[in-house]
Amino acid sequence: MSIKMEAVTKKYGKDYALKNVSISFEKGRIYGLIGPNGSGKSTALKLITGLAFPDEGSVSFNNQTVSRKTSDSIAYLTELDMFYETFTVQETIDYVASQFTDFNHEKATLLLKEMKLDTTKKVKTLSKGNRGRLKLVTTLARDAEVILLDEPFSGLDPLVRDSIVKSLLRYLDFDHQILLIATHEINEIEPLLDEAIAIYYGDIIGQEKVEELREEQGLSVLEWFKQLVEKFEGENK
Ligand SMILES: Nc1ncnc2c1ncn2[C@@H]1O[C@H](COP(=O)(O)OP(=O)(O)OP(=O)(O)O)[C@@H](O)[C@H]1O
Repeated sequence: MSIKMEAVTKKYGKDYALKNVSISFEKGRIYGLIGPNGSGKSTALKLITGLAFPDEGSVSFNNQTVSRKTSDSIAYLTELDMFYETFTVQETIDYVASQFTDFNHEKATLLLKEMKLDTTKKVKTLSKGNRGRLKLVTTLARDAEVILLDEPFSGLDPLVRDSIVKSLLRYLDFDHQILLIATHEINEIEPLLDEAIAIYYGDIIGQEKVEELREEQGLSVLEWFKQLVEKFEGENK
């Protein structure tokens, strides 16, 4: 199982969100797509799910060009949630379960407990953090081949962030899934990552195995990212 972006360019009007981007993702690995706000992370995820299409280049999932149908095989946590305000937490779970054949009720029950969510509460009464937790439950409970998380920590306090990192490791099926996390919160996800991909205003400026970064170059992902940005800025003055 793999995802491939080949020479992908995506423009919004005259502005480039992605410029000639080529990256690929293999199963059993955890990738971090890291970059500042507006660098093209969400655009890359939308192209992978078939919710947007490239202007140039191609995106494929298991060697087939991505289409709207691809989103059935991908659990995608977006920045915005689309919950019905009047539903309870349980009704929300049941609704998501009815939409996806890969929804795993057992996982959902465990995750709900772990995230300490009261299933009888209405969505509209949830705090921002608990809404974020519910979003994670509905995404991680799917046995999808690919899990894409766009800024999964946004609005969550540091204690919850830690427990989310742990849940991610516990609920991931390392033999079969690809996990791709897009975020500007580099330090939070560093312990999880196999590979880091640095994106900077539409350009992929680096890709590295995190273990090699640490052991061979003695760098944290953040330090590596800062060096890449300096080099890139120097070369593109
Ligand atoms: N629907 C859209 N219409 C017009 N411009 C867009 C649209 N979506 C994204 N863009 C632009 O494309 C660029 C990349 O945006 P994108 O949301 O992919 O970045 P990001 O790295 O995910 O940022 P953030 O962390 O702030 O979500 C930005 O300049 C953004 O303004």
